[in-house]
Amino acid sequence: MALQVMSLIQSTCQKLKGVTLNALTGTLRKGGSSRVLRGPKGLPVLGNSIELDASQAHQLFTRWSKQYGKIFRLKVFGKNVVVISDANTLRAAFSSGALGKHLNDRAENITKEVFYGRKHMGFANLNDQTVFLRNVLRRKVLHYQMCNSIFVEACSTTISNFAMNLNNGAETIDPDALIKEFLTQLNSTILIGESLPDDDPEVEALWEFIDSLYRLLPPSIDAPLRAFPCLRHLPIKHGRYFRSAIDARDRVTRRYFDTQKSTYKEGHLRGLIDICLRIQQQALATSGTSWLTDDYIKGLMLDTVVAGMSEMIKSIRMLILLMCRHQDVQSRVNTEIRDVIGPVGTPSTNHREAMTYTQAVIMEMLRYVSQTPLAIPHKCNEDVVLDGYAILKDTAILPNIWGIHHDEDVWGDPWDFRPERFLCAEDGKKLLPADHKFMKTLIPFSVGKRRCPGEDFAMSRLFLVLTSLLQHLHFRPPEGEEFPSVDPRHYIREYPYPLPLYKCRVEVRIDC
Ligand code: HEM
Repeated sequence: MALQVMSLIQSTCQKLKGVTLNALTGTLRKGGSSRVLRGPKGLPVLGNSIELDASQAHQLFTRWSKQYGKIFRLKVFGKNVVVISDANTLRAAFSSGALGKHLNDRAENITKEVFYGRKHMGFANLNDQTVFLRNVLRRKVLHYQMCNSIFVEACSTTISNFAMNLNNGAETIDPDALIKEFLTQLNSTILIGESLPDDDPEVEALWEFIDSLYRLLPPSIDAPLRAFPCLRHLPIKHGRYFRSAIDARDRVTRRYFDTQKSTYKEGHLRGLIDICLRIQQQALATSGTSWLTDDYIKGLMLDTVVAGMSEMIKSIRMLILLMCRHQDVQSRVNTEIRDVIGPVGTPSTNHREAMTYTQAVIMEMLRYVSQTPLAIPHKCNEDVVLDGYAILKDTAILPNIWGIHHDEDVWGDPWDFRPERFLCAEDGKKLLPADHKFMKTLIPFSVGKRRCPGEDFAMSRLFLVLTSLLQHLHFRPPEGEEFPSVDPRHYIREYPYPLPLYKCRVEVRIDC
């Protein structure tokens, strides 16, 4: 995500009209209606780019926000960037109304070519099509998926098979292999309504697509590929990366979209692709035309793959790492599993309400780790005034989720992993009410019109994965091997390892 941020910062203000931020604020100040944004001094042309390290930008921005305020500005190669480190200001900026209309676009990048000329959601501007796609994904696909039991069954089978194959019931493993198996099944279920058999030749295609897309995002790859399209065909790194993203995209498309389309039957909806095909067919039948072309359906399918799987793998990897380091938390989740689900019951979303500590663990992981520290950058499409500050058209707006989640004034002890902070002090059993300052400041999915459409789905799936894992398995650090710190300040958030990779020891629980 940090690389996306750098890439988008670089590309965001290409159409600057030569008006500087100071000039604009000067004009507005004459009318007495705006304040001047503060920010670090930069060098001519380079701006603040020399100080910026893509993998640690969120930490630098958090230090700068203490010095220059919760909204401050910087410049990167002549382009304006505004960083917002306050949840309420972000809500005001990204929600409905005039500001929401102007602060919810995205800067263009090379993924435009991969997503059929921006026919998708994630890196496209906010318009009628993206709003429609969001609603389809959230209301018609993910909501329905949360109610079906295919993933619950897939979780339980995967873990039982895994546990049976452990040597003597204990082993040091790379958890990524297990997590990827879960998530491949999860995503296949969303797209086509069924899991893929283990021997399906395209089982790895989804991960290859994610990897190849992320490789395109660093500015050093993105900028030359856009400036010199001929590079896309050359036998150099840039060309190879570009072609492998297109190749992986086409494999995913053939395996999922083409097979669904060729077997589509009216009235038999298997997953996201069928749901979109039905909307398309109905429009064609009534008006003879539909803007929801096959390219848009493929674009939405690829959005789900990239945004959903890449975020979920980070969350589950971090939950297991935290369980290894915090054995006390693991055993408290386990007690809750034993009391509410029992040793042989199948975890389901119906258990969530009674398992508030487990829910608090997931919320605290999302706060503590802040896996998308700067979300996906937004772009301002008009000169606006936010909180009294003038913001120029084409400025990149970065939500500093990391800074908001680690603000000492709000959290007191932000560097401690303490799930119980989300429980009411009186009985330690209920979750805090929605209007508590912690609840309003916890924004791992961002806020407003571009807020993650997968939020409810992700929270329910993380609950299922965590409870299914801990019901059967006990995780510990490996014996005599290096094990990474859990302190998120030490992570290098750079592709291909945006969060630490590790091996851990896993044992089958004797009580299961
Ligand atoms: C723990 C898991 C997840 C986290 C922390 C997360 C976080 C985020 C964040 C911070 C954004 C950017 C919002 C903004 O631009 O202001 C986002 C966007 C998005 N997420 Fe998630 N997400 C997660 C899981 C998922 C899942 C499971 C799906 C789908 C199945 C999903 C689909 C999307 C899509 C399509 C977007 C782009 C929305 C748009 O551009 O309007 N995410 N997510």
